[in-house]
Amino acid sequence: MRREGCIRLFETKSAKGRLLHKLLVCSIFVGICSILSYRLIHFLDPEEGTIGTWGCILMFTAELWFSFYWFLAQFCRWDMVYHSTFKDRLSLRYEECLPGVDVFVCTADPRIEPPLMVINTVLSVMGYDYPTEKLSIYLSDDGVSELTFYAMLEASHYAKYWLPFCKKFKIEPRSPEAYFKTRASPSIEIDDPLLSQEWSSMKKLYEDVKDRIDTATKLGQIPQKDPKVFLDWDLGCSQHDHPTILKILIDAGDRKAFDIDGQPLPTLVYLAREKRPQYHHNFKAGALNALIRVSSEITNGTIILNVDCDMYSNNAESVRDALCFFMDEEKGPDIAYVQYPMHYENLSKNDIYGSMMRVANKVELAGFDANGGPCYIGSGCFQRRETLCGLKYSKGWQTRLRRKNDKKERSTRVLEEMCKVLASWTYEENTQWGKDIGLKYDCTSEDVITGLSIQCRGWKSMNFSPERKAFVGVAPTTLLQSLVQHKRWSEGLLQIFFSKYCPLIYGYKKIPLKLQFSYCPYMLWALNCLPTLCYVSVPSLCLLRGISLFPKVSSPWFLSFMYVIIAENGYSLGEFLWCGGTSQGWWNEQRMWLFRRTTSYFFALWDTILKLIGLSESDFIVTAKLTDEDVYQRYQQEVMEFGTPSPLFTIIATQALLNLFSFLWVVKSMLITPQLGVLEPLIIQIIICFVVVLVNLPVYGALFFRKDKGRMAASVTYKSVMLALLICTITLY
Ligand SMILES: O=c1ccn([C@@H]2O[C@H](COP(=O)(O)OP(=O)(O)O[C@H]3O[C@H](CO)[C@@H](O)[C@H](O)[C@H]3O)[C@@H](O)[C@H]2O)c(=O)[nH]1
Ligand SMILES: [Mn+2]
Repeated sequence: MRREGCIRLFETKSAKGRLLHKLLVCSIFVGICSILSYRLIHFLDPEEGTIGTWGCILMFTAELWFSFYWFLAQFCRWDMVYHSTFKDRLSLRYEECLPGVDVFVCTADPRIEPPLMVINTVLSVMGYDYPTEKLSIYLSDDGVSELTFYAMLEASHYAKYWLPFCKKFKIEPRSPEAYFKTRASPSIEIDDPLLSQEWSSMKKLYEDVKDRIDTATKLGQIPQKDPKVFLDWDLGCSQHDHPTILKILIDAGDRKAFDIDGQPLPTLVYLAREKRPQYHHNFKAGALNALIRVSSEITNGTIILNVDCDMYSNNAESVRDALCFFMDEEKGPDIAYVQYPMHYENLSKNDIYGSMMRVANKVELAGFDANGGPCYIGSGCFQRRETLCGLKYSKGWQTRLRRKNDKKERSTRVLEEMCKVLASWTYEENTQWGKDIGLKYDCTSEDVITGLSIQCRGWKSMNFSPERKAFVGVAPTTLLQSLVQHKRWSEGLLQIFFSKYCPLIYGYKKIPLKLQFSYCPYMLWALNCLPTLCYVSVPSLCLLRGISLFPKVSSPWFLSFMYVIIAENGYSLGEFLWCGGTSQGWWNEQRMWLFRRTTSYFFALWDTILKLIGLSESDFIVTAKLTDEDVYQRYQQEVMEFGTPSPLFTIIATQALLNLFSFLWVVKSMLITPQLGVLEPLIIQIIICFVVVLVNLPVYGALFFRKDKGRMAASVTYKSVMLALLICTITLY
């Protein structure tokens, strides 16, 4: 027993080949310093007149910012660590006293988050390879939808068949939709006739469930509904005005809660917290806090897992993996949460909207981990209940993970009534909920700010990326959705930076300096908008007037610019390929960074300023998870979707046209007077302009050539052409 005590439940390895990385980083650093010194020396070069001087000042400011930002971005990739777990040791040592795990799934609107998708997520987590009497699933429905509730009822029946099937044949993934999609026919498993037999009946049962939910959705009404069960809805409730609805669909204490094999089922609870129009409901953070309280009465699991309704569990072992961290004798007591990276199932071949954030997942989270622990990114995160509720770290704190089930005998209905007050809107008044307890309010990036404050209370966190992806979700399928999502993220993050939770102030002396810095590039995403707008407009506009902003080819300074441009992009491409991406995928991501920086971040910055001076309020625009057939087809063919008129697209189109016009202007002047000497000092600008044009190729297609519905809206085309022409004319004359 004593020997066992010292064998670790997980191990940590540092990434290899970091020396090369560090050398490259140092060389780029030298290049950047040399660029900045060039600017300082040539700051007030009289050669180019006032416009040139202003151009140079703008370029210099942008370069200063990019250099600073580049420096910050090195912190989360300087060192990287990866972990592996030993689940067999966990079972050997602790199988009898595993802790209770409460899984929280959130949904907000049945029209954008279809009930069928929600119950697939629910079924996938019900299917965890974990003692069912210790596993409980809670769904928070901010949409108070009768349909979602009806789907949950269906799920609770279907689970009786589905869970034994999953466990008998050890199938993956355990979301029925995803499983039947990947296993289109059972014939692959010729060696197991039993599976083929049960596969068909399972599929049939699932198709029936699907049909019933589909019909109910279409008709907008529940078939054969039991008025007693749906009483709360029939009494009348609207999304923003209704009392708490709490339904324990499966109560593990109940004698009827068994699957067809006679095994107990996990507890399943549906909650729609109370909402009143006069009260701010704090979006997802509010929903999770209500769940924390309600679950503490019902099952009080020591570990909480939070997943979005669009992220199903793809790996039935995730709970056990996470417990290897929490229950490790040596390091376990320090760990507050275990974050899994997010993956997506609906990505196009080369991830046209750069949704996957490959590098963030594989490099930056691992870098955070090496610096003290990853940030909390919302979905796919296992937390200790106590730390989520504000517990401060203290050495020698004894983990209360191992405990026997101490459920009291209570009737389900009594329990429901008792817990309702916990989800009422008055409950939080004059309490620390949303401040020191639970998830933090007043920020649309509730996840990052909550994780940061947990770390600042002294806790560590872990990033774990198992071979088999743990969670798989749905990424936005149109450009606009993706840009709006990034606006929400970057705005929330910038807000944190400008609040008292700024990692550099709030984290001072509480978390390592390198961790404070690791947070910064994310929180400062939005500020990249101005320098980027500068870089995609000033050089090309100056081209029109023949004003040079960069050194000539023959100047030695030219080399520093070229070196930094080539090395930095080469490095970024290498990193992307190393993370398993394609070169086309990298190129797409560069385009998306350009679009995000010039639009999402720009509006995020603007709204943050309005909020800081009190002129605007936070809003959480839920990302749509449904797509029209033809839009989806274009997405899969990697044709960018513009379609709707939006100011975001006007900005994108205008900058694309500006660069195109400037480039054509240069080509024209070259054809008329082919004097290479005149062009020499303009080479870098021409390169920048040309690259921007290349990046924007899909935009020109959408503006002028495409005929499908996803092309640029006429009003946007009109506005952007006029704007670009106007700017060019003003510059020229
Ligand atoms: O009032 C609300 C709004 C949202 N949600 C839920 O929050 C989750 C995330 O919303 P979604 O629109 O899918 O946002 P994403 O941008 O995909 O989510 C990422 O970013 C969010 C913060 O911006 C995090 O909370 C998420 O965990 C993270 O996956 C979904 O399950 C929603 O149902 C609620 O429960 N109530
Ligand atoms: Mn989502």
